[in-house]
Formats: sequence, C-alpha cells, structure tokens
Amino acid sequence: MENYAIHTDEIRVRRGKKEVLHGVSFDVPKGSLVGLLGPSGSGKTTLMRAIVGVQRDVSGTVTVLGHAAGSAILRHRVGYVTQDASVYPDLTVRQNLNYFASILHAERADVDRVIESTDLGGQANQLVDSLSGGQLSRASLAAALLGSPELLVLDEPTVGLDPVLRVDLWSLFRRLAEGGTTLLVSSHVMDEATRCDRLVLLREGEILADETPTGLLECTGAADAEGAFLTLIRRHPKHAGPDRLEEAS
Ligand SMILES: Nc1ncnc2c1ncn2[C@@H]1O[C@H](COP(=O)(O)OP(=O)(O)OP(=O)(O)O)[C@@H](O)[C@H]1O
Repeated sequence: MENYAIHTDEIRVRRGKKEVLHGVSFDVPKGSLVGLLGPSGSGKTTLMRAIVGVQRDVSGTVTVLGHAAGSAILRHRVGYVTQDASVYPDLTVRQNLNYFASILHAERADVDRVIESTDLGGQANQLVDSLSGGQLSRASLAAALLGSPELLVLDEPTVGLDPVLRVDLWSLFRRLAEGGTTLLVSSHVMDEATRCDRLVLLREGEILADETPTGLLECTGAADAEGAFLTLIRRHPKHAGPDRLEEAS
C-alpha cells in the first residue's frame, strides 16, 4: 500500500437523503497522473471531497499518503483545487500567493517558482478580478502548488477553457507528475483522458473502469475514450436498456 498515494476501499457517501457513491474502490499509484472522468452528477466532486477529508457521511476506507483522509498531518502535503476560484479578487496574483505562502510558512522564493510554473509571470501584478478564466484557473492552481504538495487533487481545472489552454494545463500536470507529484484530476472531457497514466471512469456513483488509456481501448474495442465510455455504459446491466442487454451479454 506504500506505493499508493491514495487507497480507497468501498467508499459510500450520503448527500442529503440519497447515497451518491455506492462502494467505490480504487488506488492511485504515487507519482502518477490519474484522470477521474464521468458525466455531470456522477460523483467526481464528492469522491474528491472524501479524499481530501472535507466530505461528511463517508463510510469505507480512504487512506492518503498512508494516513486517514483529512488527518492534520496531511494539511501541507495535499493540495486541493475546487471548481470555485480560491484566490481573492481584490488582490493581485502575487499578493494572493504571498498571503498563502505566509500561511503555509513557505519561502518567498516559492511564490516565484509557482508563478513561473503556471506561466503567470505576465499577470503577477494584475488584480485577480481582471484575469481571464484560464488565468484565474492557473492562479488557483499556483496557490495549490505552494509548498510543493506531494498530492494534488484538482476538480475540473480545465472546465470552460479553450483547447489551447487545456493542452497547456495538461502539459503542466505531466511535468508535475514527472517531478514526482501525484495528481488526481477530474474532467468530463473524455479527450483529456489520453493524457493520463490511468483513468477512473465514474457513472452514477459507481466505477465503470479503472484502466490505462490503452487498456481501456483494448478492453472495449473502442477507437477513443468517449467510445470506450459509451461501450462500458452499454455493457453495464444497470445502465443498459432492454434492447441493449442482449448486445451486452
Ligand atoms: N450538497 C448536496 N446535497 C445533496 N446532494 C448533493 C449535494 N451536492 C451534490 N449532490 C448530489 O450528489 C451527486 C454527485 O454530485 P457531484 O457534485 O459529486 O458530481 P460531479 O460528478 O462532480 O458533477 P459535476 O461534474 O457537475 O461537478 C449528484 O446527484 C448531486 O446532485
């Protein structure tokens, strides 16, 4: 288990009156870039919240870097970027990062490092309020990179970005993984899947597949990740319609 940054076993989560994760089990190897893919409402955010230890009513096992999810010891070792901007609009990018660096007791030099790695040099002295969507996502990411966390949990960091910015961000994720950081990145854009080491496909609170991109195409016979996802849905007895059960059997 020490080779895993995240180990989960039979996670169940209730939100409101309904169970939204139904016994989810998967592992994220250390230093890997893993994509958590699934349509809107499939439970990606809930699963990430369970992993970073901010979700209530979680049962099952969630171990992060060898500790129970949410343990105080993990506070500086795990970076979490939600779908909402986590930087202050009335401060510049650099002022935000200086502020978060002081909370984390990170070196000031770390601020320059994260500005450079997120390619925000040109916007460092710009108010966050005036950043574009892509720059705002990168500013939140820069804040999460302070202190060099071992694990980054990123909830739909590329949502709303144009294809060029998406490619840039995925290149950054790859560089971080090559530097030894583990990344769990959620997305509902299946194309992005091909950039991951492993893919976890989630649908209605259940894992449909936990595979390498190549393995996923091989086991479904599909030409791309989107086709693979559709094939898996058709094969799943719960999701297959009466006319599809035959096809799936
Ligand atoms: N605060 C809440 N109270 C009750 N149910 C909730 C709450 N937040 C989310 N849910 C439900 O939990 C399920 C999973 O939601 P979740 O946000 O985890 O999905 P998601 O895959 O991240 O979706 P998206 O891609 O749209 O962000 C959905 O059915 C959603 O309606």
